[in-house]
Amino acid sequence: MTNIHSDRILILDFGSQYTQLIARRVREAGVYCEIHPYDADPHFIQQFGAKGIILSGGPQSVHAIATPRAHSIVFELNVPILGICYGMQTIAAQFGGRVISATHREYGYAQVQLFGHSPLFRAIEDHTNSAGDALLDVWMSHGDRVDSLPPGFQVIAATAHAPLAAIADLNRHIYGVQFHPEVTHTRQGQRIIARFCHDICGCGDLWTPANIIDDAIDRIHARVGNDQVLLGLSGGVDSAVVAALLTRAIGDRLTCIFVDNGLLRLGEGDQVMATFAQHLGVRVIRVNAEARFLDQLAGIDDPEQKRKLIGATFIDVFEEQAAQLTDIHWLAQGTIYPDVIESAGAGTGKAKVIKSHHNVGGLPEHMQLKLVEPLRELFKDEVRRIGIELGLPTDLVYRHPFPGPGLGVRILGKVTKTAADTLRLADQIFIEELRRADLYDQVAQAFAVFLPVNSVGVVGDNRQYAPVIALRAVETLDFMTARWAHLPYELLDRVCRRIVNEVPNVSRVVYDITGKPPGTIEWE
Ligand SMILES: Nc1ncnc2c1ncn2[C@@H]1O[C@H](COP(=O)(O)OP(=O)(O)OP(=O)(O)O)[C@@H](O)[C@H]1O
Ligand SMILES: O=c1[nH]c(=O)c2[nH+]cn([C@@H]3O[C@H](COP(=O)(O)O)[C@@H](O)[C@H]3O)c2[nH]1
Ligand SMILES: NC(=O)CC[C@H](N)C(=O)O
Ligand SMILES: [Mg+2]
Repeated sequence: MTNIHSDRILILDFGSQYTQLIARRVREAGVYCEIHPYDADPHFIQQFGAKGIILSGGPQSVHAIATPRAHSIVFELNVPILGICYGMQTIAAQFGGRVISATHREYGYAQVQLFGHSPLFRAIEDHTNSAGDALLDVWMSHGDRVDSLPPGFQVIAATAHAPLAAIADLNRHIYGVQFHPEVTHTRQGQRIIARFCHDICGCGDLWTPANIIDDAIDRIHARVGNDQVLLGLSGGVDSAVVAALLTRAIGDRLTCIFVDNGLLRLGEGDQVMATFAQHLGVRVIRVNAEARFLDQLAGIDDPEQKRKLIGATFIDVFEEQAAQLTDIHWLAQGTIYPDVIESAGAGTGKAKVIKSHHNVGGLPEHMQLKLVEPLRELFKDEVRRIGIELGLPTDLVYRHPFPGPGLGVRILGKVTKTAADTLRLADQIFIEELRRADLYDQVAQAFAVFLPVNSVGVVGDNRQYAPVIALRAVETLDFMTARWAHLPYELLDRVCRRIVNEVPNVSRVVYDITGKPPGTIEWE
């Protein structure tokens, strides 16, 4: 069988918020890649066997003292290199060019003019100007710029404020772009990344859903042998896809545990049991652990502490269940690549930890079960594609994600059963109305949040002093950046009226209009 990991790109992370997007673009081009810190061990970099290396952007200035540089091994492997933003600046500095603070910073849209015949941009353009020059619409985010070319390099693109907006050493196959091809605002970005991976690095097109499934099944066999496996099944997309993969790989040696932690949506428990146990025929044990989770959380209001407690309690429940079954040493989870990267569990450690995902950063140290995480290197859209390929129902595959800590991170501050019950009703109304308006599939994620602040209302001539519900709906493909959904006023109006009328003890409804960044999607 083809080894789908053999044509691989190494992405070295200098701390950009967009490094993950570079990886997604490379994967979209059908090429396997991994992200590692820029200062990864040189032996590791050598042994990784990349056919090409991408250096990400980063927040620092190469002309400041003691800022990150690419290890010399990167340039000794004789594989093509693409530096993006900081990555290009460090290439310029390391090869004897000069980087300075620009007088004009460029943030956002810019138009670059292409020069010469570099393989990176060949026949890729958005427009031409009156002189017939090829132009690209790109997205920039920089305060520094390359001011003089290193020996051996030539300029291959320019903007008005950055005359060296892309550079290349065509003999050594080293490229640098000041703009960000990984963001969708750079219209030809995907083609530029694909061009680098296929034409310049010579990678094939092996990373396809069918190949990913075959490879995942082989790896499950190699890892668990003839053992029994316990899977944490949430009813969400990721664990559903893992259930389907494991069923293919190990058949009835799979047992699923669905934990009702008291922080689920209305009717979710029954729905999960109906879908998986009845329709898909997998063995599912339902554990009612509401009291236990709520006891653990009592009085705690710090979001990170809540996440870690929920993660640890999940594992305690899994381990107790495993102990009651015979011969279980493996715990499968639907962990995906963003969970790992955002919790900085990939060990890149360069970007700041924003929140610990319960299934990665939240795992306790004393855990006995060994993990099987077949989706650990996949992005959400890849997981969905293989879910469809495995024959899972479309509405399951396209469900909005629901975080493991569930309502625990949507009830701000202290979690109580009363707040959870209130929130479940409000959330149900919001989702029901979205579906009725045919907008559920237009937004990537929508939910209600419980705010533990009282506001004054007037109901039936009486004063009401009660908590507030916030509604959140976002549009996003990768969940790394998001735009608040511009839902119709009539819909918001209907949802608000229904919530204040039908849900006891809610005084007011507000709509969250914060993008990510600066907001995150969840409130905690
Ligand atoms: N209530 C639960 N019972 C058992 N396992 C759970 C539960 N909630 C989460 N998990 C485990 O944690 C993993 C990560 O949760 P996460 O919410 O990221 O994924 P998901 O629920 O499978 O998919 P989605 O992101 O679409 O909600 C799950 O794949 C599952 O293995
Ligand atoms: O399984 C999960 N465990 C978690 O601890 C967790 N925290 C956030 N999320 C989901 O991740 C996406 C991005 O969320 P944020 O913008 O809030 O970081 C959104 O889809 C969030 O719902 C989680 N999923
Ligand atoms: N996005 C980036 O990589 C920025 C690089 C560098 N910090 C600059 O401002 O130019
Ligand atoms: Mg989930």
